[in-house]
Amino acid sequence: MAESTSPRFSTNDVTVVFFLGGPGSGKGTQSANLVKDYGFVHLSAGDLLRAEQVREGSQYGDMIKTYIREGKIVPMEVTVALLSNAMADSLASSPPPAGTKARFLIDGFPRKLDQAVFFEATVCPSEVVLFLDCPEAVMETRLLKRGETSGRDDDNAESIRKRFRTFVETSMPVVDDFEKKGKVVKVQATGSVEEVYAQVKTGIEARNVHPR
Ligand SMILES: Nc1ncnc2c1ncn2[C@@H]1O[C@H](COP(=O)(O)OP(=O)(O)O)[C@@H](O)[C@H]1O
Ligand SMILES: O=c1ccn([C@@H]2O[C@H](COP(=O)(O)OP(=O)(O)O)[C@@H](O)[C@H]2O)c(=O)[nH]1
Repeated sequence: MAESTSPRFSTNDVTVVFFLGGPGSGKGTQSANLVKDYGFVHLSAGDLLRAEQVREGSQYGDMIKTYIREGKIVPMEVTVALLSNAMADSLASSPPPAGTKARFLIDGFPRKLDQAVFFEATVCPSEVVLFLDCPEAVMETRLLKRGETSGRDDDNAESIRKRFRTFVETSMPVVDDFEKKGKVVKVQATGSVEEVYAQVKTGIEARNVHPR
């Protein structure tokens, strides 16, 4: 049998929570609350990709731009390397309080089964998967509104349609797989920001993640 590599970070030192949900379901918004109350370090895969896209000297800029506009999933090696390095940077520059584990909220990732398997094998297994459940009509309204000010290439009707398709076909199977493993905390995302957050808190505290 091939020798398996061990993950870069141990679950003895680090707690990883994946934050999933369709485009516009409210992951970024709720992440800010979770950072404030639970001491999470927030890593948005999409933000990291957008930063890499415009980074001087990046060999991936054009490729990332095309994938994002088309609502497709960027090849996982790129995204996983960005996440893994961001975790290492955070641990080096702002380590968690003595005797506590660092908490990472990984927002918008994994969006494809192979990414989930690769990340958990090489970077760190996840503890909990938080899932915002939201109907497309609600997400579409939110994204079109966000598009008025976000400056994002993909907050337009055509890209939104493509992102929804990718979410249903490629990303929901990841949620379903984690669900089978009993890792998913599912929250209805249609209420107000405060209502959704109240449910998020209840859900993660039931999984033993408490304020810090
Ligand atoms: N519960 C909510 N009710 C109404 N609008 C919301 C809610 N949560 C987020 N929004 C808005 O919807 C848009 C998408 O939310 P965001 O957090 O950026 O989603 P995601 O990170 O999942 O794409 C943003 O403009 C945000 O202000
Ligand atoms: O692991 C990831 C996360 C994001 N993306 C790309 O980044 C886009 C925007 O993702 P983000 O999470 O920022 O936004 P959301 O669609 O959830 O609003 C996606 O449509 C994908 O093209 C990707 O390729 N891999």
